[in-house]
Amino acid sequence: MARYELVKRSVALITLTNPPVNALSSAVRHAMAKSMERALNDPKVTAVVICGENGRFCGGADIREFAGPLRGPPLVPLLDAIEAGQKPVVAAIEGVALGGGFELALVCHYRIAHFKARLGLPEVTLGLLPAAGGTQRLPRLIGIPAALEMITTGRHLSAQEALKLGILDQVTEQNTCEVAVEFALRAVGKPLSSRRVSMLTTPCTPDLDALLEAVTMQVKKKARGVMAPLACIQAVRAAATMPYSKGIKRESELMATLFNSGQAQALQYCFFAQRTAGKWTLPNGAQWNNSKPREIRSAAIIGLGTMGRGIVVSLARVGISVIAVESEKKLLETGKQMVIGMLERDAKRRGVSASLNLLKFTLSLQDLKDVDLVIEAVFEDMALKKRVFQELSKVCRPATVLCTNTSGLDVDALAGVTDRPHLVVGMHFFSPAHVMKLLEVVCGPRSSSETIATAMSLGKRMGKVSVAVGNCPGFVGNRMLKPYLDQATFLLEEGATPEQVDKALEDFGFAMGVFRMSDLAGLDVGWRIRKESGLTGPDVDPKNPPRRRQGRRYCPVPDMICEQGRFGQKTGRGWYMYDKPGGTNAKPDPLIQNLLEMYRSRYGIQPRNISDQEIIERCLFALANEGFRILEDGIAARPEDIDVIYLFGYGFPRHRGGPMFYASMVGLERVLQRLEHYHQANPDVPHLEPSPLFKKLVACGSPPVQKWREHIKTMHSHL
Ligand SMILES: CC(C)(COP(=O)(O)OP(=O)(O)OC[C@H]1O[C@@H](n2cnc3c(N)ncnc32)[C@H](O)[C@@H]1OP(=O)(O)O)[C@@H](O)C(=O)NCCC(=O)NCCSC(=O)C[C@@H](O)CCCCCCCCCCCCC(=O)O
Repeated sequence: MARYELVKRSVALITLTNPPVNALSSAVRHAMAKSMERALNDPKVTAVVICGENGRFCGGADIREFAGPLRGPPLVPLLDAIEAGQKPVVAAIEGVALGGGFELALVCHYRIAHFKARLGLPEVTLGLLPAAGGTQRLPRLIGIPAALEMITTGRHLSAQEALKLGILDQVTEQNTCEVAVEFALRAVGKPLSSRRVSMLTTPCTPDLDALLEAVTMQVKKKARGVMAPLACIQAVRAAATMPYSKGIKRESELMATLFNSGQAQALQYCFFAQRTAGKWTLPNGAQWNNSKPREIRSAAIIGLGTMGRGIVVSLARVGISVIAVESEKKLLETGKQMVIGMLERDAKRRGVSASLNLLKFTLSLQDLKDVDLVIEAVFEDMALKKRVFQELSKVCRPATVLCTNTSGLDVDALAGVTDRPHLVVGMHFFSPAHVMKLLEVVCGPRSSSETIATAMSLGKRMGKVSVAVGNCPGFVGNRMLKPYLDQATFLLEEGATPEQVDKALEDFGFAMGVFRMSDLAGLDVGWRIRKESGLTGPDVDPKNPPRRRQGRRYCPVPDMICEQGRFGQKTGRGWYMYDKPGGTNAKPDPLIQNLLEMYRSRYGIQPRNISDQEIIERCLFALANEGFRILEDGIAARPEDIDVIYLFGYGFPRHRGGPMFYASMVGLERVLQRLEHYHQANPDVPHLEPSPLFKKLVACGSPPVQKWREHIKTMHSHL
């Protein structure tokens, strides 16, 4: 867990050995304490260098240990002892120094880093604060404003930035350990008191209160209801106003309030869920670590609408040659100008040059004959998509992987019209595709493991969080959206307003309530899908009761809104009104209020007061219930996958962990009771009927979300 060597006859080299990130587990802390004691007590040793194995200094405390009782030597006294020691200690930082790893570096008397190293205090992203002295030492070293920014955002710094801020003493392109050993030898005999960061006086910040107030407002706005950034601010205030001995106590008190909080549990769950989600498995045993992806050097995108453009940008900025295809010259030219503009802005922001030379624009599918992979992003129309796939079968070489960006159509039906169904897979991007991190990789029953591995690995290369899902209408994300949207519109029928529903969801933590989100996405898309599926429009039998379709409760209000040409932000009117078409400032619209009042009176609905609790329960419990059905159907392999999809694709608040984790935090039994209650009141809403898996989990004593998979195993899997 820590290797001890004597190098250059007098330098103790202590290497943390806890792969993959040398986290400070109990065993590592124990080994470090022993190694430091040995070094400080050995008269031959004049200096110490601390480094990490495999080119990684340290990824911080072992987060997995936070789930159980804390054991082993506590970190703070261990770090204080390193700083107080009488021999110079140098941190040799390669790879990462994060969280407790960065705090370890801060107690060393000198810090040398490799030029590619990254440093930071990401505890806030885990619902915590840096509690091994980080909130007290960093402000003393670099001042309150810079420390506040680092601690409240959790941002990683490059070695160059850390050098400029005064965190590092040297950045090197050579072997960091060797440079650190030489540095340590030169430091022998020099006074150490000014190198002990805890002994420094925090640089004075003019108008400290105003600064802290401004940052508080900023974090409250950015992360509504999230506790950790506010606790971080209080801890940093202590560094400005208290001696280290008192400040460290304040840090520890604040950490104690966060440590066992539901938010910390949710955020730590998200950290692991995100990593678990990439680990896909098929029923035939093929999985992420035994399936080799194809190398993708060139790709083609068909369709230069909003999605297509975003996908082109995502591919080109990671160095993949892209051929973009449109059906008409005018559309091609518009798409081309948009893509170039997007790439140029993106490159400017990242301080690199735009990779325009990788792009080719064409009207001819014939130009795709040699590409490694094609992503179809044409209009959401099955007949059109089938024609494209038939054409691609003829044009592309037999090994080309064919992907569809459909947001819910049958991927296998598309595979079926090609000469290579095993090479067909869904790559469902989220709009705007160059910004949104989520990618659903839709595995058809005939998609080969190599094809799935290729799509997953391409997603990762583009910086996406890729989740493998099964093939069913709407896949995971959009399938779950339906019950969520249905509940929201039923609540309008019963007496709520769009702004009331949105406010309840935004207070819960969503960046945007469901109606504002629908306005942003465009209301016409759902309207067209409802028309195609016979739920509205001329095909509906006039004798059909207006508020029932296909034997279920149906709310026609969204159709009525669309019939008035209100398609959301793009038309300047939707559930809200906007200053102009394309405007983003949503204001409640009295016309919608009137429409709802008239609608209720036409159907004899007595409006009632609806509580925020009911809004949250009906929308989110219905969402989770569909998630259970998705698990039952084998469309998602585990609850973590569903949560990751909702976190990255639908703005579910991260500090709530995702819909499935949230249900488990509320308590499955309680959620079940509430669903049964709402289902009793709405027997014609099947989405409110608790799913069999849900009931089974409650019957098994409501195991934690990480254990649900054990109860799903026996069920039919598409993954
Ligand atoms: C490091 C990374 C940037 C690497 O990224 P990369 O993409 O290369 O790799 P992966 O992310 O896929 O990770 C590989 C693998 O490693 C696992 N892992 C990564 N980091 C950790 C970790 N810190 N702990 C455990 N496991 C980790 C990851 O899960 C992968 O595993 P897999 O099985 O999937 O292969 C990147 O990984 C990264 O960003 N890591 C997290 C970095 C981080 O956030 N660090 C901060 C950790 S928190 C911390 O350090 C706290 C400190 O301030 C110390 C505080 C002292 C504690 C005091 C406790 C006081 C409690 C008081 C309360 C008392 C109340 C009571 O009485 O109850």
